[in-house]
Parts: sequence; structure tokens; C-alpha cells
Amino acid sequence: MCAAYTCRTSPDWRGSHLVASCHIPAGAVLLTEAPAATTCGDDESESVEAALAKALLESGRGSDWAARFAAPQQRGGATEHAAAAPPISDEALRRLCASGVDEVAALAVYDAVRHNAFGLETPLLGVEHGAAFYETAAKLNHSCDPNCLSTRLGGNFALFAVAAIEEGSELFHSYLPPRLLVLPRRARRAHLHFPCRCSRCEAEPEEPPSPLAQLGWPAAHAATAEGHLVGRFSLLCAGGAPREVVAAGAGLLSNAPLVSTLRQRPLAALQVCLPLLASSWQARAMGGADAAADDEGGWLGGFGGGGRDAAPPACLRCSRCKGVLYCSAVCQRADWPSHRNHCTPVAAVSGSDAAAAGISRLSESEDDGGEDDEVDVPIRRVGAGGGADTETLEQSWERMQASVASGRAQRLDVQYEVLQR
Ligand SMILES: C[S@@+](CC[C@H](N)C(=O)[O-])C[C@H]1O[C@@H](n2cnc3c(N)ncnc32)[C@H](O)[C@@H]1O
Repeated sequence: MCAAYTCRTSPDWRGSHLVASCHIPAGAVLLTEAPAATTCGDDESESVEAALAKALLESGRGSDWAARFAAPQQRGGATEHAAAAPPISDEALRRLCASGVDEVAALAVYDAVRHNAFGLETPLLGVEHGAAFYETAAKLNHSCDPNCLSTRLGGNFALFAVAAIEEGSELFHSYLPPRLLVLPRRARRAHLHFPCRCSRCEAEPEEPPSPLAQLGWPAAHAATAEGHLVGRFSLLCAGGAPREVVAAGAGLLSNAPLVSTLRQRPLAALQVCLPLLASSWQARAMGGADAAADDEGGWLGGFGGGGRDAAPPACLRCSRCKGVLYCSAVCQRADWPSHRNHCTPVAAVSGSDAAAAGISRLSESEDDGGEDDEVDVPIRRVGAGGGADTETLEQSWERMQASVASGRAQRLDVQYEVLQR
């Protein structure tokens, strides 16, 4: 497979950067990269940067290698990690050189780390537990309106396109976490530690417009009703029981405006479909073929050792769309002025049938034939039952339904990976 990007260098602030070498459809996986070095720090080093520099020096990297990453410093910039990384102290430098490394190499490698390394965070808690150096990803510039999303998966770097990208356009990811991207320009600047020259910052007024929605970014994302629904569903997936996830996912996929938005946004669609598939597997395998349709059976109490008779979770569901869960009637009433705008009544079908119908609808091609709009993304299913299968979302759903119907569904710890299209 040849890379969908090339590395270019320009004399302005862009320096070394990555550019699309062909038309890239939204949702494509552009880069997966193992770190040149990674560390969770060590007792001797005074910082993760020093520990990372030590690991790189020990792997034979020296001044020549570091020179490839010197540009940002010469332009007086700093990266996401450099924001917290001071120049090296005399003591840390002495330790780096203790094993015979020459001082010039140690300083050069430390500087490359300081300006280009990535912090590693736990996904849910956001706790930083180490740092890594990725030679290709280090070339990616930042944008407050990124066309790519990057993530660290088990210490590896992965980059996805979040929009269709034209050949010749630069690939940008965000050095800031998404929650900070909804802030106005001045507030974002405080977190970047270099004057951002991205197109959004260049166009945006210094003073914040009052309501968030006026920011106009990101289109159909957090500040919009659809983004809000998907966000709430993700929250439920993090803590909810499989039955709740299936019911809420089915509700989302019966919401026509949302489905139409998801069809344009493969990553958002995956945010709904992947946990929904995994939860359906779990729910069905625990409860048998009819259980997922049985709303009140209590059979999912078996999760976490609660047993078949365990009480169902104390949640209220919107009786009209059946898709949104509330912790209390007070919360439900408070949300109604907003929820009423998106609340679509569901037909009398089981949660999993509704979800299946929704996934199928997501998978259909648009009449205008836009290949970029297709959401039937290939995935790899990795399960306890052994092996890994490659299929599409819709195929996975159909196979799961058939397997459950025949009583063969036993696996409980299914995971899905998104594959390159
Ligand atoms: C990890 S490097 C990115 C690759 C860099 N272009 C190079 O030449 O090596 C990060 C540095 O690029 C520059 N940079 C990245 N995004 C920028 C942006 N949106 N505005 C201004 N400078 C940026 C800053 O100097 C930052 O410290």
C-alpha cells in the first residue's frame, strides 16, 4: 500500500509538513506508526522528556537524526509537548552523558524531543503516563479546524481523515484535545504556546462571539443538536449496560435527521455503530435470541455478577423515541425543550431490529453516488472465539443476527478495529 501523503518543506511557518498525494475520502486511515521510542519515565530521569531522549540515544539516534527535527525550534515555535518541557537542566544533561554519549548529541536529541514528542494519555481519564516519539507524525502541523484526527492506540500513532481531503492539501491534526477546540481563539492560544497560523485562527476575530453555536465550528459537531446526541450516546457507552446501549443506539438510528448527518460523517457513524455492535453481541450472547427485544427481563443483571434477578438500572427512557435515557424525571423535564426538536417516535420494533435497520440505512449509497459519503466502513472483528474477521459494518450485523438466531452466539468480549478503505 503506498502512502496517501508526501512530506514537503516550505520556508514559512509550515516547515516540514504532510500533504495529501491523492484524493482522500473521509474516514480513511492515513497513517499508523510505531514510536521510534517510548517511555513512561524512569526513576533516574528528571522528566519524561529526559527519559525519552535517553531511550532515543540508547537506540543509536544522535545529532544527524535530531537535525531532521530541528526546524520548529529555529522558528521559535513549540509543540504540544514542548509547552510543558523546559530546556534541559545541567543535572539532566550530565545524566544523559553519563553513559558516554557526547554532549552535542544529547542536547540535539533532547531538543528534538522537546519540540516534537507526544504525550501518552489514558483515553478515559486523560492521565498522562509517558511520552513517545513518532518520526512521521512529528511532521504534522496543528490546525484548530483539523481535517484529520489523531489518536495514540497502545502507544502507536493513528491518523484518520475526518473530512474528504483534496490532493495537494496539507494534513492537519489538532495538538489540542477536542474539548478545547470549541473555545474562542484567545482561549485556545493560551493552550498552544505558539501563535497559531491555521486558517481558522487567521479568519476568526480575536474576541469571542457570544453563543458557542456562532463559532460555526465544527460544523454539525458538539455545538449542534446532532453532535450533542452522539456525545450523549458515547457517554452512555462508557458507563451503561449493554441493554441500555442497544436501546439508546436504536433510538439514535431511528432519528432521520441524525442518520442523514451520520451518513456524511463516517467517524461519527462509527462512534454510534461500533459500541452498538459490541453491546448487541454482549446482550444477545448473555440473554439468548429473544432477550434483546425483552425490555424488562432483568437478564442483563448477569453482567458484573449481579445475577439474572438483579434489578434493572434505575433510568428513565423517553417514552416517545425510546432512545434517550435520563437519570431522573427532573432531568428529563429539563431536557425536553431541547430534546423535543429531535425526538422521533419509534415504530414498534425491538431495539436490535431498529438498530439493524439504522445500520443498513447508514450503509446504503447516496443516489448522487458520492463515494465519500458511504459509511459502510470495513472493520476487523477480534473476538474471544478466536481469529479475526474482516467485514463491513452491515455484514457484521447480519452475521451476528444469524449467529444469535441459531444459538451459536457465545462470545462476550468482541472488539472492532476500523480498517483502511
Ligand atoms: C511537531 S512540529 C510540526 C512539524 C514542523 N512543521 C516541522 O517543520 O518540523 C510543531 C511545530 O510546527 C509549528 N506549527 C505547527 N502548527 C502550527 C500552526 N498552526 N501555526 C504556527 N506554527 C505551527 C510550530 O513551530 C510547532 O512548534
